[in-house]
Amino acid sequence: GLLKNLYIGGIFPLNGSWAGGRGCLPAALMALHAVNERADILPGYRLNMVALNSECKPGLGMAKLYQLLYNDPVKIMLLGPGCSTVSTFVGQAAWMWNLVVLSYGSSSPALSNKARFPSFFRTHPSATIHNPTRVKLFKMFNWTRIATLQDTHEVFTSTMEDLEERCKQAGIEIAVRANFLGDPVDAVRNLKKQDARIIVGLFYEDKATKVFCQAYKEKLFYPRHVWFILGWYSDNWYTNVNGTNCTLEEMKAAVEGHFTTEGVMRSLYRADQIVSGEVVETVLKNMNESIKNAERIEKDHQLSEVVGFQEAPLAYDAVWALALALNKTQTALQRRGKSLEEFNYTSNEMMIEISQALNDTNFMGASGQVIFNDKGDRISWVQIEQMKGGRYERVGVYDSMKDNLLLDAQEFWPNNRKPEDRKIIQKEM
Ligand SMILES: CC1(C)CO[C@@H](CC(=O)O)CN1
Repeated sequence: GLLKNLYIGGIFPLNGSWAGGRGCLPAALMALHAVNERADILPGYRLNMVALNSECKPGLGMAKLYQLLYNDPVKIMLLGPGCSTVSTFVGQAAWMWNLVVLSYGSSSPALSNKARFPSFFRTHPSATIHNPTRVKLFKMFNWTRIATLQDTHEVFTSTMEDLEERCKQAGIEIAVRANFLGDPVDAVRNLKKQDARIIVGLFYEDKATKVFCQAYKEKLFYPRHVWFILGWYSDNWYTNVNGTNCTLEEMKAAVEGHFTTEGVMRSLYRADQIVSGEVVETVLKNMNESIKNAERIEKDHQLSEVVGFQEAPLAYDAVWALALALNKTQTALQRRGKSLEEFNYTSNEMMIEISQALNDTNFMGASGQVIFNDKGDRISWVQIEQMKGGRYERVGVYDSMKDNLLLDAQEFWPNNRKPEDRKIIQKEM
C-alpha cells in the first residue's frame, strides 16, 4: 500500500569555517536511501529529511531551526548540526521543542554537558577522545612530566582540563603549561626555557606551522623533544611555510618524529575479527581490493579535498542510528496503539522514548562500532601516527573501551634510545 511519510530536520554547513556538510550531506542522503530500501525498518513509512544550510554560523543555524519548526510538516528529530558552534546553540534550543538532536560533526567537549544539552547525541567523538590514548602512550614510555601548549579556544581549554584530570589519575604531572592568543612565539620560547621534553600541542592547522617554525629556532624537536598534536590537519600541512620565517627543510626537521592522534572515522574492521579461517582470505583480498579502489577513486576525484569527506561515514552512520532508534520506538508505540505520526513539539513523551532507543545503539557501521556513552558521546577508536621522513605512518590504534593498544610499529626512536621527560642528572660513579 501507499507509504506514509515521517520527517526529520537536517542542518548542514555547506560553506563557512567548517563546510563539512559538503561531504556529510551526500552521505546522509545515501544512508536515507538505504534505510528506505529496508522493508524491516519503519515498515509502512518513508523517512524524509528537510535539510538546510547553517553556513557554520550559530545565528543562521538558529534561524534554520525555526524555519524547520515553524513550517509543516512536523519534524520528529534533528540530524546535525555539523559545527560545534552551531550545535552549542541549536542543541539547547531544540530540546525546548522536545527534539532529539543527533550531530555527525561536532567535537567540542562542552557538548557532553547533559544539563545544557539534555537530548544531544553525536556520532562524532568529543575532542577529549584523544586523551586516553595520550596517557596510554605516556605510560608506555614511562613519561610522568608533560608540557602542554594551546591556542586559546574553548575546545582546546576543555580538552586540556580533561587531559590534566586523566594525567593526575595516572600519576603523570603536567609540569609546564603554555598558552598563546595569536602569535605562539613567546609560548614556544617559554617551553624551551622550562626544558619541556614531552609536549601536547592543541592548535588549529594555520597556527601549527608558526609553532613548529619557532620550535625549529629553539631546537625544540625530536628526538630530544617529542610533540603530540592533532591528526586531522591536511596531510602535508607543514609544507605551507609562507607566513613563517622558516625554509621547507627547516620545517621538515622541526616536524620529524612527532606523533598525532585522531578519532577513527572509517571502519578499520579487521578481517582477523572474522571468525572462520577461509573467509579471512577472501575478506582480506576484497578488503585490500576495496581499500585500493577507494583510495584510487579518492585520488582520481580529489575526494579528500572535499571538506567533510573524512566525517562522511559519521553522517552515514548517524542516519542509520536514528532510523534504527525510530524503528524501535515505533514498534513500542504501536504496541500501545500509538505512532510516531502523533509526535508533537509540546510533549516530551516520545522524545524520551527516542532518546532511550538511541542510548541502546550498538551496530557495526561505516565508521566502526556505533556506540554512545551515558553522555550521548560517540566512543571511537583512536589512530596514532608518527611523522617519518615527511610522511605520516600509522603506528597504532587504541580502543579505550577495552584498553586495547594495537601497535603496527615497534621502534619509535633513532637507534632505540627513548627520549626522557626531563634532564637526567648523571649519578656520581
Ligand atoms: C575532526 C574535525 C575537523 C574537528 O572539528 C569538527 C567540527 C566542529 O567540531 O565544529 C569536524 N571534525
